[in-house]
Amino acid sequence: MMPDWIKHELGRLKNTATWSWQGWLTTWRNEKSLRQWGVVNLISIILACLIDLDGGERALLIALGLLILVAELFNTAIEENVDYVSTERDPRAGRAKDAASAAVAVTAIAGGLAWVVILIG
Ligand SMILES: Nc1ncnc2c1ncn2[C@@H]1O[C@H](COP(=O)(O)OP(=O)(O)OP(=O)(O)O)[C@@H](O)[C@H]1O
Repeated sequence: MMPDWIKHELGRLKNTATWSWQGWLTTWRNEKSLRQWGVVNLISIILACLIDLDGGERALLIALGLLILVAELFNTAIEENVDYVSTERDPRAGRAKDAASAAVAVTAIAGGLAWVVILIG
């Protein structure tokens, strides 16, 4: 017989997994930029597997690619929140959205730089 606390924790884990999957699916359907970065990731993962790289290089390229998707998810979360709080124009709302957008750009630059350094070096 499974203890109650384990049942409780498993239930929480199942909810968290369900909500995360829901968040991924909704963002994928609504955000073109997430789909575009998804395609870039697919190409990057295929190339990283085909080109002769060592395990560490492959892991770095794949992890940085996935981090762009993470940044894109946070970017969407922030945009949705700003628009939920108010649709009025306010410099703080603009700065929040721009900072979130910059996070995606910086992560993408990190991934691009890693590819350049690994291919050149
Ligand atoms: N509430 C706001 N107040 C001030 N500036 C904003 C606000 N919302 C968005 N901006 C500015 O506009 C940029 C684009 O934001 P966003 O992609 O949400 O588009 P939008 O201007 O809200 O219009 P739409 O949603 O129709 O594309 C932001 O990066 C920010 O600089």
